[in-house]
Amino acid sequence: MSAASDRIPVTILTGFLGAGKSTLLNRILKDPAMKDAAVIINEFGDVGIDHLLVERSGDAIIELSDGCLCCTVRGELVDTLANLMDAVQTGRVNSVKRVVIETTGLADPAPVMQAIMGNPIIATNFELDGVVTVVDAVNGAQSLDNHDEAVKQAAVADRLILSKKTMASQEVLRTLEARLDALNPRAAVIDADSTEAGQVGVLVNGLYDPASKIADVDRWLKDEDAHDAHHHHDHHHGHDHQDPHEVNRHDSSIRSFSIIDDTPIDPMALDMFIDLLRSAHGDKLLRMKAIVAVSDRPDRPLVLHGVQTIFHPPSRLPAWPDPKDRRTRMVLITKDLPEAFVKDLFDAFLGKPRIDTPDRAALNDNPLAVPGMRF
Ligand SMILES: Nc1nc2c(ncn2[C@@H]2O[C@H](COP(=O)(O)OP(=O)(O)OP(=O)(O)O)[C@@H](O)[C@H]2O)c(=O)[nH]1
Repeated sequence: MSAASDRIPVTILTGFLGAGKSTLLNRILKDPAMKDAAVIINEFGDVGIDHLLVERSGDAIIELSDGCLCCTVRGELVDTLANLMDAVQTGRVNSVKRVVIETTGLADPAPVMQAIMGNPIIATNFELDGVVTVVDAVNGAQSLDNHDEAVKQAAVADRLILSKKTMASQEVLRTLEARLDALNPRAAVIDADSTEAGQVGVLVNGLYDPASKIADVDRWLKDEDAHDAHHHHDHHHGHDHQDPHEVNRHDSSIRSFSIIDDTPIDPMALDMFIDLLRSAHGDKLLRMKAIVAVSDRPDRPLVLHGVQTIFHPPSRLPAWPDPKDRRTRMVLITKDLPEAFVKDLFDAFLGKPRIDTPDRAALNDNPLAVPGMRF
């Protein structure tokens, strides 16, 4: 198992058609800290012009063609990353400190994330650092209304970059911001015109600070306590005057929530919990990130990162980032998978079932039968 900090971080830059991905990438590429970055751009359609729009030239920009990254090109992405690793190891490329993948506007981000996590060779050398999604202030709401992919792109993001703000009315902007907050309360929302949006830091979402290699859980899990209030909110706030189903046709069933627990979990029970979540409910699991206290080595937390059925090989941190806080913390982004269901499931594997939920043995006998829940 290679330590999480040895792998090359990969950031996925996504956002709906015309949202401003290339414009943002061009700005970030001017940051001197991007010197050792490789950029992979997925083209879509007959005329590939995206690479012309990325102003920097050189070996480090790689294009994928003929299809959308999330479907046909997924194998090509794995090959490209493998070739990149080979080029680094054989000295054909000096060093690569970071990879940025710009997806097409129509891409479902999940398969792209899975391509990095799910292939054993790729996952040894690369780790998914995070997802940065550009949302267009003028057309964003319409994209969210009409395209599931746009909703997913926003829901799984670590950071949301709001572009074209000056072109949108205050009311449109406020409604969109409220909607993004309901859909993804943990993602920081950054103005595309800000200095911050144009710097490499905007691509850094991973567990490690690349400079210090010190784990920064608060950033990774997006400051749990500060956001606690959010997931008790009515998720349709801001739309009271309209039918919420009309407004949020796709996003109403997407939830972001956290599980926090003091008790270290038995590693076998954790395995079973994750296996059950993946196998029975993977299609509803848009993203999961966690730092877990495990009973065999409570001093060395386990890091989990998964998308649907695919998880990164788990890695152990050398120590807790904050020795005073050894709580298990998980963040889940789900679609049609309620918070209470996942919490009860985790409690069952922790060995503290509640009266109205089955215990671990019963779950192992019949993992799909959870009283009170139908899927
Ligand atoms: N005013 C304004 N225009 C922007 C901003 N970001 C992008 N644009 C414009 O929006 C258009 C699309 O920007 P791109 O960067 O090509 O968008 P993209 O997401 O890469 O587009 P696709 O690759 O086609 O999906 C261009 O005309 C940009 O100049 C912004 O923050 N403000």
